[in-house]
Amino acid sequence: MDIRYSVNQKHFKRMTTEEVAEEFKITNLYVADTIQAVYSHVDRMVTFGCMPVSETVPLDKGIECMKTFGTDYILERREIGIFNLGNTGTIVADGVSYTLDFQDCLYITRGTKEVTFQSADGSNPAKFYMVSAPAHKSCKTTFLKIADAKKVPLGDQENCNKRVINQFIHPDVLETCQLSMGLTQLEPGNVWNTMPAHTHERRMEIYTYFNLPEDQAVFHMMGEGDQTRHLMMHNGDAVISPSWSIHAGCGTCAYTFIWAMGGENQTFDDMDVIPINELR
Ligand SMILES: O=C[C@H](O)[C@@H](O)CC(=O)C(=O)O
Ligand SMILES: [Zn+2]
Repeated sequence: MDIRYSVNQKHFKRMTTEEVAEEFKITNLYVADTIQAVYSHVDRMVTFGCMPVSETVPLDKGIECMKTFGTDYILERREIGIFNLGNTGTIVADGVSYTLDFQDCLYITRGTKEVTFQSADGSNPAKFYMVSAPAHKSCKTTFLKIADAKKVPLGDQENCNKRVINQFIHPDVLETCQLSMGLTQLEPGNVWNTMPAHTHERRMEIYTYFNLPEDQAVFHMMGEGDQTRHLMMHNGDAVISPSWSIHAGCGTCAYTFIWAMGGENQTFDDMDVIPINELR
């Protein structure tokens, strides 16, 4: 398991590009018939990727569950949110089968023993992107299409940030323990997300960028508002944002990203917005 012990904002000021990437960036999540996983000690959030090609892949494939989580199965004390960022695939959760098309979402409750992934067509595989958080009780496993998400349109063309925040795993849509997740779609010709930038001291956040052509990139801004740095993100990369860090991006073209949050509360608007003229 790739384990990330969290550096703090004081260390962050002196880190090189490579060190920032090693600490916060997550790459190569989709390797045929494997489970890729990164365990972050920031709020104990775990990011997983699975691209089933010729096998039915279980969530715990290659993971020493007792050693990593101290439990008999991964979701014994955890909940998980899953988005399909590839072609059609199936998830079976304790015997119940869910077919996910591109950008569909499945929330799976704590207490689910067996979770497996399969592609409808191995030559055009599904790509399951997942974030898991510790959970204290069971909620309802729920399948969500983009039409079920709460829509929050934001930004405008003049500021190159016209976009729609689709809140899938959010208290207004379904109950979870601490996880919230959604998908933000930029309109063509728009490149900025989350500007003015914000932090939320009470939650951490993980982004993954996709719908990004191979020859394009997103400059992902992080750090305290008066100590910003950037990481270069390519299609399918993810990035961990501790509570002290801004998380905003500017693409060389439009893109989509999935955000996931965990921590003290689920109050989406509990943000400390940093005025653009105060960024350094
Ligand atoms: O705390 C909220 C998260 O940073 C994202 O939902 C922000 C976002 O999708 C956007 O502004 O485009
Ligand atoms: Zn945020």
